[in-house]
Amino acid sequence: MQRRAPGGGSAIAGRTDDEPAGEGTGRDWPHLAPGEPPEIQPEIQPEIRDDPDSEATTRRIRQADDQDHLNGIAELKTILRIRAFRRLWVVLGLSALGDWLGLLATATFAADQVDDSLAKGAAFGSVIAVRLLPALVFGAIAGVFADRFDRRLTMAVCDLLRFAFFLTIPLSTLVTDNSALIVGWAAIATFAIESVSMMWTPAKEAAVPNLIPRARLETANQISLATTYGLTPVAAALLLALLTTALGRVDTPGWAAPTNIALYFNALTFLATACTVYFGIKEISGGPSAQHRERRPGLLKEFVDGWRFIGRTPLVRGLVLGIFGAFAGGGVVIGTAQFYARELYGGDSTFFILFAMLFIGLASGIVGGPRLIGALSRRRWFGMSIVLAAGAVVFLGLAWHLVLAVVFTLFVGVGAGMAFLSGTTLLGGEVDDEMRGRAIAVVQTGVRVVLMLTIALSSTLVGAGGRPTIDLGFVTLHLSTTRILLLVAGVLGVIAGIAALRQMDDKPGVPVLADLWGSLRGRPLSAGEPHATRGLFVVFEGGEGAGKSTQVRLLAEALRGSGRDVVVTREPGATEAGAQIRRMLLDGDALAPRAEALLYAADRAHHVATVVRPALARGAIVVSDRYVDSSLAYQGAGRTLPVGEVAWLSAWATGGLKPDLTVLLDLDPSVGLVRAESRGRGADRLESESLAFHERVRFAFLDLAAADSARYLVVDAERDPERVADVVLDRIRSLLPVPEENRV
Ligand SMILES: Nc1ncnc2c1ncn2[C@@H]1O[C@H](COP(=O)(O)OP(=O)(O)OP(=O)(O)O)[C@@H](O)[C@H]1O
Ligand SMILES: Cc1cn([C@H]2C[C@H](O)[C@@H](COP(=O)(O)O)O2)c(=O)[nH]c1=O
Repeated sequence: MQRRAPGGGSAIAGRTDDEPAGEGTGRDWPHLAPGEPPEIQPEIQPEIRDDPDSEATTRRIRQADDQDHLNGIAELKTILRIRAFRRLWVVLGLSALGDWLGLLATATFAADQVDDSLAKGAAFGSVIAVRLLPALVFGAIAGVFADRFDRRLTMAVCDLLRFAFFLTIPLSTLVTDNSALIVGWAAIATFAIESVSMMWTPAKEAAVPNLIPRARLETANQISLATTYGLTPVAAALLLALLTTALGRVDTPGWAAPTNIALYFNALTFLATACTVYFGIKEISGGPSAQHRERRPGLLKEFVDGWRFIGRTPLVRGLVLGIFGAFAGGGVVIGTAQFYARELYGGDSTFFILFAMLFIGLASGIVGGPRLIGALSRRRWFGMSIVLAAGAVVFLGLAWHLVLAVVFTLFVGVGAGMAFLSGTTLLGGEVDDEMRGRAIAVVQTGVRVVLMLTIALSSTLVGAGGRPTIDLGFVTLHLSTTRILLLVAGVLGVIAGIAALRQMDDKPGVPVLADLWGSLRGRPLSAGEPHATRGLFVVFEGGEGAGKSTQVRLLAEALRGSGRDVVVTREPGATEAGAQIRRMLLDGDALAPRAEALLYAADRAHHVATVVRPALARGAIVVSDRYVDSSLAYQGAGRTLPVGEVAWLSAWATGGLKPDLTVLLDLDPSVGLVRAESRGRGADRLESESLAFHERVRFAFLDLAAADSARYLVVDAERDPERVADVVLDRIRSLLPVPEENRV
């Protein structure tokens, strides 16, 4: 039952705070899950049916695959054709290259300044640790900058600052040869650079959705993530290796040492990005929040508002919860990986294999995820991905062989990659521009903190816990702290994933697994059309001359007699458009079965939208002479069209609206056709069908009633009309008044 969200502002684009995009109706059709499209069957023409083993079929499948592949590339081309995004992508590439190069070069640079191996390790490690610190200090306010100030200016200034700070690191060797001072300055500069990056990233992330159409956001994120975590780290490592090899061979002065050159180059990448952003991507300055900047509240208020928004918006709360849960799981996997490798009786190589699998999985999830799940709701995909990653962590805790561990690690990566992509896309696409920077900053900061804490905590716990044994007298149990931690982390992750799914679900009432299965096969279930109903929907069904019109009239009279608001209607032909369709169907030339099915569905769609739903919404009792079951029985069983397809067509036409009660007047068609004839109106196109046709129709009605007996009342229509009317009225009375839980 759809409930409208209370009024009040929300930053979710186009939605109110807790209003889902659509809800299951509770009146959906029994044959299909709500909105489920059926398998579309080809017309039965055996001679041209596919032989699954034939060469032609294989060729066609390959061609279809190639076509899909081309579509992926075409999608990339389409996005890169957008000038602003193309330029931003170049900026992102350069900036990420600078970041990775900076990380490697600064750490190597610091280690190069000292001699003994212990000091080298400490210098290397402290530079890395210093990179994580700014998240704690500046992370929380970084988003306010992205939302408050012109994003183009923020990005350009940040890049200029990064350029300057990076430059100072190698230049410091020209000023002093005191290695403690040089390493100290490298650490300070790194801290400053990271702090500045904390402002740059939310500004950039928040700007992307304003530069491209929403439908392309996911592909844009795929490109960004592949560039940041795939292309540029490899390019940075190669570049550094190249510089070290090339310059290592010649006698270079200290200022031109390979790491120094890498740092100069790195500084220049930021100068280039500053210029490109400021002069080349003016579009970043636009966007909705630009208009609101003048009347912004104070910095502190904006900061508090950001947190409030996250706390009270189910989507963002679910996203934050899920992303943190996923990263906590990832942190535990990383923190315990060395020990876990030993559990599997492996050494460093096992550790590296698992590490590589995690990243291969991550990349596969990001690159292949969207194609795999097709049109599945992105909110659902996000929650499911977390459950997949966390579930794989649980299995990792139970795996006893390296091969199993490799497979589960791959799944952890795939799940995490898909969660990362869907989470980023949802944040970009569904959070309003005004709040986007802050939401992104919270996630950016939170994941770093969660990652640091869980890595540190889990490695400490595993190190301290070792392999305790429990002596039960008759048996001694050897426990593993590593495995226990993995199991706990996995279970908590699954809980976080399910919680996220619940918080954000945009298809309540639609079964999650059936939806996933449908999506994997290219046919996701659509959410039922929301409808607010206080009334009662009663439908009479049955063959020709069963007495439907008579009973509709008697029921309406009885209900009106007790003061009820009753709307009597019928299919086909209750509306003006419906009357024209009825003439085409029953009085016109013969129609192809599919055309006939479509016309009945068209009449139904208009009827439901303009007559039935409005009446139900105002609380009336709607009594209809025929509805969807007639299509299933006549076009499905009678015309032998695939019933699933006909059901889907009707479910689509009605938006899933289902009667509260269907009264089936069951009658032998030979009796009913005589009764119908006795009315002296002449037989219409359907009535003129063979007895066998009408028998198929009768048994189809009975089958439908048997499949969902709670919603049907089957009455023997040979009984006299008043008796039939009493039975019907008794049942309707039991449904009145409309139970409280059906009210909106
Ligand atoms: N229980 C009954 N016993 C005998 N005759 C009946 C009974 N109910 C209705 N009739 C008569 O049968 C004829 C057909 O009834 P009615 O028009 O109500 O059927 P229907 O199901 O609406 O038919 P159709 O689907 O063809 O429109 C009418 O002449 C009606 O008076
Ligand atoms: C709704 C619906 C109806 N039909 C057929 C059944 C009857 O033969 C006519 C309607 O005539 P009636 O006198 O109003 O009962 O149409 C069908 O084939 N499919 C349908 O969906």
